[in-house]
Amino acid sequence: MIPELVVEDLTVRFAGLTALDAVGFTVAPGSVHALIGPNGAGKSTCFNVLSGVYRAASGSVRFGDAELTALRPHQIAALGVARTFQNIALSPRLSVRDNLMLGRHRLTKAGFLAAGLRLPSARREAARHGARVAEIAEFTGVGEVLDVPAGLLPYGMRKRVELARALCMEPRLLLLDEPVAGMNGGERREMAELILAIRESLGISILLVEHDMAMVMRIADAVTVLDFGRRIAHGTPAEVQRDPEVIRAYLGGAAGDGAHDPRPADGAPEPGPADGAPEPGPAGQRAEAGR
Ligand SMILES: Nc1ncnc2c1ncn2[C@@H]1O[C@H](COP(=O)(O)OP(=O)(O)OP(=O)(O)O)[C@@H](O)[C@H]1O
Repeated sequence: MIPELVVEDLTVRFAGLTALDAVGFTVAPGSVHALIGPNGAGKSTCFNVLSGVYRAASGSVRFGDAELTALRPHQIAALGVARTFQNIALSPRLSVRDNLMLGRHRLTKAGFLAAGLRLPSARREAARHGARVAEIAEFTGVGEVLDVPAGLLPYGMRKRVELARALCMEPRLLLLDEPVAGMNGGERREMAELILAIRESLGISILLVEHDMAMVMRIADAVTVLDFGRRIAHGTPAEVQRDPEVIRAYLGGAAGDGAHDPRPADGAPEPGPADGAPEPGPAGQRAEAGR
């Protein structure tokens, strides 16, 4: 059973700056929920609270019966919350297989001694994890490169390996921090397909921070929009895309004038709308003009 993730009144302050101001949203079980907003809106701060890296000043984050704001990162991981990072955090010298095996760490029961002595029980367990790693690698499209050092792979593949490693934790909630940043159009579409396949095949919940609006509009079931630490909109992709507050936040201009910022996010190649997807809404960057 996948529980809801319920964020309520979440506030985070950094020396006088309120990075999150009483933010709330609920991630429905098995859904893809996008958290979007211009630069500095508070998205990463929110991820860092959910994964136990930052402490909240007030508010709560409940995942089933657990209150995540009271827990440390490894305790949150043990509940089945896995995350990927904006900047790839793989061990470049280790093979893809070994990077993925690191993702299995929390599921490994054999102690250090049993593993070191290569006891039969530890060998059997290692074989079981190895088989699951191979399965996940196949599913995520990195099965062919299991023995290649991660650092030698092209960027798009390394992003996939990061996602595969998070899946190796057998998560119930997956936090994806800008999974397509820096990718070209084809890679972006493939990653979007993979995220949808994860939702369909594994039924887990996915919370996604992403600047690529075409992708968000295509794959998200629900969208929460932050601006200057406040939640300014929430709804389906179509609803938030036409919300005047959202347009104002991204463009800093007259709301509801129908204008869309044509710039691609992050200076990355323009992905273009995915097949059959609605036109991208406002791009991820805050307009220079301010609010
Ligand atoms: N560790 C920190 N110390 C001080 N201020 C911080 C810290 N982390 C974030 N901030 C500030 O909190 C605000 C929200 O930042 P955050 O990184 O969460 O935004 P974001 O929406 O993820 O932006 P981006 O899209 O650029 O990644 C910003 O003003 C940022 O400067």
